[in-house]
Amino acid sequence: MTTFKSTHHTDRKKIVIKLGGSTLEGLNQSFFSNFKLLQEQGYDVIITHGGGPAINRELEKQNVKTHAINGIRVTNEDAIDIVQNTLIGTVNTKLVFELNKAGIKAVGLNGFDAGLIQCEYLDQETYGFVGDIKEINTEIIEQLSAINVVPVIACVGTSLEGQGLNINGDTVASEVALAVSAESLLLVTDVSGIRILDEYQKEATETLINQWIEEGHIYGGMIPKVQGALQVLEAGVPSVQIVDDSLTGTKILSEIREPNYSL
Ligand SMILES: Nc1ncnc2c1ncn2[C@@H]1O[C@H](COP(=O)(O)OP(=O)(O)O)[C@@H](O)[C@H]1O
Ligand SMILES: CC(=O)N[C@@H](CCC(=O)OP(=O)(O)O)C(=O)O
Repeated sequence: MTTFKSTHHTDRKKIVIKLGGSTLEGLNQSFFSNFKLLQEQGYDVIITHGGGPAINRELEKQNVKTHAINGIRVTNEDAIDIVQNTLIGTVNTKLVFELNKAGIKAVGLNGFDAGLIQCEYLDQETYGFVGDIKEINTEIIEQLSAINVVPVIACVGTSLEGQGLNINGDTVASEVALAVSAESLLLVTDVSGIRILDEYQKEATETLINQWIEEGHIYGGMIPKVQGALQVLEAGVPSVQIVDDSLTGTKILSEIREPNYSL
C-alpha cells in the first residue's frame, strides 16, 4: 500500500465511507439519517463507491465477458469503456442524486477531476486497463469539504496519458482515507459485518480473520475487503469497520490479540 504526503490537510475530522455496489441500489433512510448525524458531529464525510453489479449487468447486455483475479476485474479494451461509463455516468450520478434528494449536498467526482486519482497500470499484461494508484490529489476534496459539500468519488483513475483505468472500490476507499488522514474508514456492504456460523462479529483481529479465510468462513468479495481493511489499519487509519447501511457491523483490529481480551 502506498502512503501519501498531502500538502492540503486541514484539522477537520474526516470519515471516508465506501459504498459497495451491492448496497447502492437500495440505500435506506437510516443511512441518510446516520450520515447527517456524522456531519452534525463535525465530521467531514467523503464518499467513495464501487458498482460491481451495475458493471456486470452492462457487460452482459453488451456481451463482453470478464473474469476476476484476486477480486480484481481483468479489464480489456471493450470492458474499460463500459466500466468507466457505468461508474461515472450511471452509478455516480444516481448516488449524487439520492444524496441531494435526502438533503445532503453532494458533488460527483472521479479520478479525472482536478487530477484526483493518478495511476500507473497495475500490470497491463495480466489485468489490462486497471490502475495502481500513485497519487491522490486531495486538494479538491479539502475545498469541497470546507464548504460542506460531500465529494462522491467513483473508482476510476487516470494514467499520465489520460487513459481511464478501473480500480477496485475498496482500494480507492483505503487510499483516499490514507491521503486525507481520515479518522475512520467505513466499508458499507450488504451484510452487517463479518458473519461466522450465523453470528455477526463485533470485532475481528488479524489472526482470526486469517483463520476464518483459511477455514472458508470468509470467501468471495469479503476476502479483498478484510485484507484491504487490515492493510489500511497498518498504514495508519485508526479505525476501520465493515458495516451495513445502518453503519453498524464489525470493527477490524490489527493487533494480534483476542477480541475483548483484558489483563
Ligand atoms: N464471513 C462473511 N461474512 C459476511 N459476508 C461474507 C462472508 N464471506 C463472504 N461474504 C460475502 O461477501 C459479500 C460482500 O462482498 P461484496 O459483494 O464484494 O461487497 P461490495 O459489493 O459491497 O463491496 C456478502 O454479501 C457475502 O455474500
Ligand atoms: C478493478 C476492479 O475490480 N474494479 C471493480 C470496480 C467496481 C467495484 O469495486 O465495485 P464493488 O465495490 O461493488 O465491488 C470492478 O470492475 O468490479
